[in-house]
Amino acid sequence: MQTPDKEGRILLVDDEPAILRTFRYCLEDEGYAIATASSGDQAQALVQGQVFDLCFLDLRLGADDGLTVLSRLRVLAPWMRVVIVTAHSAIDTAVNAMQAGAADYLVKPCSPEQLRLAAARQLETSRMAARLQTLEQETAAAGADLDSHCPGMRSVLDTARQVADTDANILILGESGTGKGELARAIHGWSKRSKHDCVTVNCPSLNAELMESELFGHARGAFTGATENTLGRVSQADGGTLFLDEIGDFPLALQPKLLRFIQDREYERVGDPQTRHADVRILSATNRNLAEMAAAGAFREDLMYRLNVITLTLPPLRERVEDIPELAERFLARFVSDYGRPARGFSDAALTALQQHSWPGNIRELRNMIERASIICTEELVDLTHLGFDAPPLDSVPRAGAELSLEELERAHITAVLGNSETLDQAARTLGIDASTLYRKRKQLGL
Ligand SMILES: Nc1ncnc2c1ncn2[C@@H]1O[C@H](COP(=O)(O)OP(=O)(O)OP(=O)(O)O)[C@@H](O)[C@H]1O
Repeated sequence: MQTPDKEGRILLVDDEPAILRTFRYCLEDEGYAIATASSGDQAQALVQGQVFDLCFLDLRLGADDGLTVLSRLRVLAPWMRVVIVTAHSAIDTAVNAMQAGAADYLVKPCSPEQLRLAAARQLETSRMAARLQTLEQETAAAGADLDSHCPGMRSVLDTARQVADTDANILILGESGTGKGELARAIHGWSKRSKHDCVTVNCPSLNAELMESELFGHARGAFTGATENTLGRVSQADGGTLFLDEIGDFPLALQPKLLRFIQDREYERVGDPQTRHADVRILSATNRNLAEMAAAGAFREDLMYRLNVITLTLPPLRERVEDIPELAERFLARFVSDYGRPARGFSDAALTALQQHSWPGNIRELRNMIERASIICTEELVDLTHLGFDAPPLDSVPRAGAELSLEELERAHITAVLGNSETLDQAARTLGIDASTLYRKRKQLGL
């Protein structure tokens, strides 16, 4: 199968060579990559070896029962949309096929225009579904404008723009909450890969086994609970960018497989020996010191050198004091509009306090603080009280039973436990929650 432009990979399954030929010519003219099969077994073999976005399946396939072929294909490639091709006299079967997971049906004989339209419609739907996941991640961070008045930040942005269009792997460093994720998405947006997806994988949220399946996909039956084949994030990012967030927490046991993928762009799904290929640019980010981790044997050195072909280090917010007023104003405008609240700006005292704060949680902390302030402020100007600056010092030890909200108590307790723990796993154990819940809470609370 040729892949002229990756806009759509289509499988045609029919036992009539003349139909296969006509369909192929018509769809190839549109620029799609086409493969053909004249039996259920052939179709199954092709689907096991390659990723298709769409299949036109004739239900009358000689000896093969079309509905059985359909259900086998659905298990092998649940992401692939299937359009049934049927004779007028067999519409009932087409309806059964729709119930069994087919996306649509075409009645034979059909015109080239009907075929083109059906293909375009299905591929558009499948592109929309793939983008939805990416957009969900982006919505949470919508509106980020990376421009800066701080020379250090501007030089990072200049370098990022220069290297965005190369395929060089980039490691983004910086304290938690400095905007590493935002920068990664911006680099993808500035690159020639931007019409494909930027797929994010949060490394600390999964153990080695689950991460392997999440990244590389798995075959049905590969482990208990693997009821159907999955593509994996690497395949989803084909043509685009894979962003490995918090790479310092990537499971050590799985690092050789990631290294091989980065070197050769080749991998196998869990439980499936077939070697696959994906054209993916790798961006990664961490607030940990990978060199120290490598020296201590907690991170593979060879992997580190593959990831950090270019390193970009984001300055902490306390070194970007000149950016604080604009960031704060932007967050305020966004949240008062979201929540329908009256605040329109900051008092002078509030602005000064914002610029003097040390921001251990960086932009995430600023964002959370302004969100809270925008909700509780019933006046036109946000003042010190709304920001919590004249409340008891943040570092005084809050007690159970004190005048504190549950969230404040939770924040204080998690902060203290994190401070007393050697590792995130140890902190999660002390708190009695799993590591992925702790990971989410840290983000949510801006820790
Ligand atoms: N320039 C910006 N403008 C607006 N919002 C921003 C900007 N930079 C970062 N943010 C917001 O700050 C928060 C933290 O950003 P992000 O998740 O990119 O940081 P991070 O450095 O990747 O954090 P972590 O290390 O914890 O993963 C997000 O809500 C993000 O939308």
